Amino acid sequence: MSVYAVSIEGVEKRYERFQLGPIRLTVEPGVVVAIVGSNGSGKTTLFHMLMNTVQPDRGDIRLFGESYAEREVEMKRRIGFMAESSYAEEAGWRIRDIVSFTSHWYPNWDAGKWEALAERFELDPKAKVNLLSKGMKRRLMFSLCIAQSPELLLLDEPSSGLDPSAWRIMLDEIKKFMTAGDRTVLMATHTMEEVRRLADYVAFVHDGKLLEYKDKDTLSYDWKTLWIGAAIEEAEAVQLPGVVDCEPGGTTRLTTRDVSATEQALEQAGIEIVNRQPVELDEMLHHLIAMKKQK
Ligand SMILES: Nc1ncnc2c1ncn2[C@@H]1O[C@H](COP(=O)(O)OP(=O)(O)OP(=O)(O)O)[C@@H](O)[C@H]1O
Repeated sequence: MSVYAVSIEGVEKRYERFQLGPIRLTVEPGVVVAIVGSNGSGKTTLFHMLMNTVQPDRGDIRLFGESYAEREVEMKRRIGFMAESSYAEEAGWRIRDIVSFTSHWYPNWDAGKWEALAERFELDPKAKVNLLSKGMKRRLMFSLCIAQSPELLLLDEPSSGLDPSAWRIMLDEIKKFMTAGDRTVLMATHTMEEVRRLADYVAFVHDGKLLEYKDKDTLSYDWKTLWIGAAIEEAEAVQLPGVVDCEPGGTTRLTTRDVSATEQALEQAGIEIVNRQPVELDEMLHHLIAMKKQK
């Protein structure tokens, strides 16, 4: 069996007003995982635990089958981490200084790759980092992560602040990154288009809990909006297997997270389905949060 790129087992972190976990999540190498969740759900905290800059109170984190207690430096050299906020603002540093500093730290540094990316992103090596705009800083951070040639990319809201053209380049570069071998990406994002275009798996998180972790194709198969000819009571509809929401009307609208089970139950009840439509990812998150609140 291949070793997991990321293995999170029973991880918990408590702050005064926030509890993360317990979280269990394993990611095989070679996939893109999108972490989708509301503000303050713990995505950044999770990334910092994956980078060992925040220590969990409980549980075990392994990357490439190894733990930080054993081989911290070697592990970090295999990871490209794009933090939500930039650290590259040391007074007076120019882009070329950061590039030189970073290149010494990463044995697989690809200078040609960085130069090509700098050209695509219009980064001037002579520019002072603390004077760059937010978007230009994000371009720089992303280009550094890619040029490190990591096996695991951890991207915390990578598109935040990017203009549409830089955003396209970033998506293109992530796709290219994934074509070479068993590389893995974990990215937190609020941009559903990114999830649609890049993700193999989606982890929905809210208030420190993992609500759902599934491959994207299964999610889009399982979640459907169904319109049925019969007018049924809302209370009755939400008893149907898989149904998470019901809007009664002339044609009743049902949202299900298990379309096969719902359709079977409707068929047994002799109720005709007049229309089916996919459910958007942000709608899935909305329903999962509502279900959690009802519990
Ligand atoms: N060092 C800390 N001390 C106390 N509370 C903290 C600390 N770091 C984070 N938190 C709290 O943990 C919660 C989760 O924060 P986190 O930044 O991980 O969320 P997020 O999902 O990344 O949010 P966003 O989408 O807004 O970036 C928040 O309530 C935050 O205030």
